[in-house]
Amino acid sequence: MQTLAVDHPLVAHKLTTLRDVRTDSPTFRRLADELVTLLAYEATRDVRVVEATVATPLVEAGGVQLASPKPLVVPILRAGLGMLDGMTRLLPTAEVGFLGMIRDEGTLQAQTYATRLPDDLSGRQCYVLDPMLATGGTLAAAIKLLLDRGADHVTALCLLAAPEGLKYLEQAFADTAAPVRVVTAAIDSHLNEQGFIMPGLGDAGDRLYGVV
Ligand SMILES: O=P(O)(O)OC[C@H]1O[C@H](OP(=O)(O)OP(=O)(O)O)[C@H](O)[C@@H]1O
Ligand SMILES: O=c1cc[nH]c(=O)[nH]1
Ligand SMILES: [Mg+2]
Repeated sequence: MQTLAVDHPLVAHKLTTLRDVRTDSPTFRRLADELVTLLAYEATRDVRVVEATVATPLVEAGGVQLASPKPLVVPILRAGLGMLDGMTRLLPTAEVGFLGMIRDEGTLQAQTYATRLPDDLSGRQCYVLDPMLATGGTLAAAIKLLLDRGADHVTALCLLAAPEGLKYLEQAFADTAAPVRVVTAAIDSHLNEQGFIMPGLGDAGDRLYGVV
């Protein structure tokens, strides 16, 4: 598995305000949206394209266009929905599928409560959106589901990742033929006893959707 922590002063600046407990929900949503667009630029660096030609007003020009089948973007409800607009701003022609998953805050086990994805993902590049990679249980289950349906390339975009979660994913996908990548705005210090990312930003879903 490949991990990329995007090293950019604008990412660091926006992330600092996102972490701030005084940042209200509307500002949190806007910053999350802006951060995802910056991460998406890096995350889509290997999106497949094919050669194409267009007629300019003067002459024919060579270029590229997105290859077929088109990429699939999968936000993990609820918090991942806050990343969807930022991602589709860069990939407006992508198909969007949905996964609803919730982590039991006692056992820290992830449960899937909604799945709306194409059955056959053969040859598809998939981009999973979830702001928080904590124990890694949620993302591992989501990535496994996509690989089981035939996805041949999965990139997860996260705002924050914990070292424990990255290690868990590395072990879970050590032997998969399909490349698995994580692109994050930062790798934090550790998980606390409740499984929260430290220093983190708190509960991303609650902060996005005003439950505070
Ligand atoms: O890496 P893990 O330990 O599995 O934890 C991370 C998950 O927890 C949060 O979602 P939550 O279950 O709170 O659901 P929500 O999106 O509805 O807030 C977060 O958005 C991830 O999906
Ligand atoms: O720190 C964390 C861990 C899981 N989910 C969150 O929203 N925040
Ligand atoms: Mg939550």
